[in-house]
Amino acid sequence: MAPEVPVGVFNTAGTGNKMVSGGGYSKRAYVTFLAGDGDYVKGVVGLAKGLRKVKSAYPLVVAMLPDVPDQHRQILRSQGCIVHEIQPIYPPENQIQFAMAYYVINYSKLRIWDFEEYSKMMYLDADIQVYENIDHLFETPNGYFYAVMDCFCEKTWSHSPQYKVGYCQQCPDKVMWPAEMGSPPPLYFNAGMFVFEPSRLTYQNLLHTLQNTPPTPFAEQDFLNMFFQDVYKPIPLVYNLVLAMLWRHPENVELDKVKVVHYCAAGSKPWRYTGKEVNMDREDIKTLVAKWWDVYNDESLDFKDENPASEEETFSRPSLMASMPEPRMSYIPAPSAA
Ligand SMILES: O=c1ccn([C@@H]2O[C@H](COP(=O)(O)OP(=O)(O)O)[C@@H](O)[C@H]2O)c(=O)[nH]1
Ligand SMILES: OC[C@H]1O[C@H](O[C@@H]2[C@@H](O)[C@H](O)[C@@H](O)[C@H](O)[C@@H]2O)[C@H](O)[C@@H](O)[C@H]1O
Ligand SMILES: [Mn+2]
Repeated sequence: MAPEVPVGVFNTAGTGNKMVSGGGYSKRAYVTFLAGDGDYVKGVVGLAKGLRKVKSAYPLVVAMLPDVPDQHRQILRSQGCIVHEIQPIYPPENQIQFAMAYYVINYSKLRIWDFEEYSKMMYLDADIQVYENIDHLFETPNGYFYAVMDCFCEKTWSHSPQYKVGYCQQCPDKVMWPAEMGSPPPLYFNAGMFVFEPSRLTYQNLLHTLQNTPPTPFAEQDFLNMFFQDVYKPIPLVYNLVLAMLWRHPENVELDKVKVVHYCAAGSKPWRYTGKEVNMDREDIKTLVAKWWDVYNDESLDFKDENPASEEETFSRPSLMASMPEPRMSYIPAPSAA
């Protein structure tokens, strides 16, 4: 079992960018990833406003692919986001069937390890919302990769040996890992939220290793779990509630203690929620989706620029948001597998 994170870390308030020896500041930031011209931009706006609501001391950087339209960039800048252009990263040519076709573009997340102007960052998917201040996670000891353990019980895992034998790391004693299959799989994290240290050397190792690693169904999530296996430290589920935990492992969830919600279950993306998919008619899901919209629609949480841009550069938000085309399903066409 990976060594636990010192409990003290979870009880301290965020202290802002820290003075380091030599008088410099070690810069910290949250970072998310945005691809395509679809509606994930609403997720990023919601995340920016959520971090403001919990009074985070750190900015939100958006690692953005070239296919994000200018209008979306303007919206995110007007919400105080720091836009960081990145180029796509594709895995080696493959025949793999990703769990979701669009996962292939998620390898581009790996560019964030090249953001060396930051000493420590916290990655958050755009379908994540932060409901309580988690700045204290930046105080975790360096040299490790912090993330919340995932669950193997959803159909998206049906390709895996864990799913086939009914094993899940969330309840390792319920269905024991069969002895004849060797030791149980190493602890596995959900890659929608993690605390890491950008490093050019790690970045180069990641890209080099990626080109020699056959892709697997959970794309960059599988790859990151393999790459950081020896330094991965599980952190409590309150920091990334993968929604499926509500119906797969309710005994592990104390919803009123959850700080971060990850809207990753099928049909749970708040900005396209219909309530029609399996489990989406649950009262707790309806409450969490409404909670996301409360933050997204709260104009008091809009970014107020202390140094207001000159009149002609200032966009009135309603006109920008109102002019956004109706959201379309935003999938990045996967490169031909052939
Ligand atoms: O069309 C897309 C699909 C994904 N993403 C980004 O990639 C992340 C991972 O995808 P997603 O959250 O849908 O995966 P899940 O956690 O639901 O498996 C998203 O949160 C976004 O930050 C994006 O920007 N545009
Ligand atoms: O590209 C692979 C993605 O894999 C992960 O999502 C999965 C995973 O959590 C499964 O366990 C769930 O069953 C599934 O619903 C969910 O979509 C990350 O959230 C996402 O950021 C990204 O890395
Ligand atoms: Mn996600």
